[in-house]
Amino acid sequence: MSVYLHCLSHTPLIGHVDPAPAVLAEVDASIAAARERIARFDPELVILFSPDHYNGFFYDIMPSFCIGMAARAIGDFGSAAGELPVPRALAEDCARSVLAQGIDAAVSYRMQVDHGFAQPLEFLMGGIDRVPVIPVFINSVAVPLPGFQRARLLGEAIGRFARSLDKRVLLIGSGGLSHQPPVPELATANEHLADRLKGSGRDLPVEEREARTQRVIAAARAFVDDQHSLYPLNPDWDRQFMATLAEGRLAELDGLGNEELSALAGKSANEVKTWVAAFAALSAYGPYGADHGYYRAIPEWIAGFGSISAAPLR
Ligand SMILES: O=C(O)/C=C/c1cccc(O)c1O
Ligand SMILES: [Fe+2]
Repeated sequence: MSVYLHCLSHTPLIGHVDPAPAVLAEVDASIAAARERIARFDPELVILFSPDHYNGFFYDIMPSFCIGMAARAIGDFGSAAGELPVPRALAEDCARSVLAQGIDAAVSYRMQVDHGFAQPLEFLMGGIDRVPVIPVFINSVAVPLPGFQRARLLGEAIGRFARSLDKRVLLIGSGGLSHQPPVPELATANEHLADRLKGSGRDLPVEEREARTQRVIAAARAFVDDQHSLYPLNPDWDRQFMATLAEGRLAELDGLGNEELSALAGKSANEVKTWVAAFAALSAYGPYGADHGYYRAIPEWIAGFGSISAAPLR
């Protein structure tokens, strides 16, 4: 039984709108070092917590949490496409265990995932198909959202399940930190977009997919020129959040409401619940220590961009 954790911001803008070479080199070095540490750990199973951005989960039925029994990545923004190697029987055991522990996660036998899941697998594992992975969706975009406490309890339940396995388990949290890219919202959507958000966007026509991609790229370019063109990043909050997790003070976040978080750090900062769930899962193994923290606000990627590893204290 052993466990390792890595949490990493994701952004589909990498390779589309990049920061200065020195910043890129810094991020590359941090990710390469994390990848080496993970390779040394040699995980037998990945449990990956990620949000979705209206590519696989829609308002026809929007769960707060969903565990994938099988999953396929769509390859948005040039991220990897294809089947994820989900160990079905183990994923079923995981879902049974989580429900038995009082957390009502949905299950999907045909989960569709986007860059939120694919990017950390590519960056940290070298591809989406390298190691068996149980994908765990946390709704971080489509209001109403689950709160911090529920994300923590989900993580703890999954951690207790993982601890019961005789396997080296890598926990990954994908998303955040402060940011608010132009993700559509049902409240302000016109009829066509509302229909897409309710499920007809599952397989977007090529030209609509391209228009969506270009809209986000254009927003990133505008954000570099004027950091009030989108909701501002909040490096102070991001650093505080990373310290809160690193110091094992997860429950302190329980009292922070979703709208309060959005006001502090932008609506998509709700993606940080994937980090909370991953750290909570790690906490089920006992006290932990965090290390190799990296942070930089990167407007080119519309991201407070963070990366951190953690492992149980010996
Ligand atoms: O899917 C999209 O349209 C945009 C996603 C996005 C943009 C910027 C930062 C992120 O973390 C994203 O997920
Ligand atoms: Fe995201």
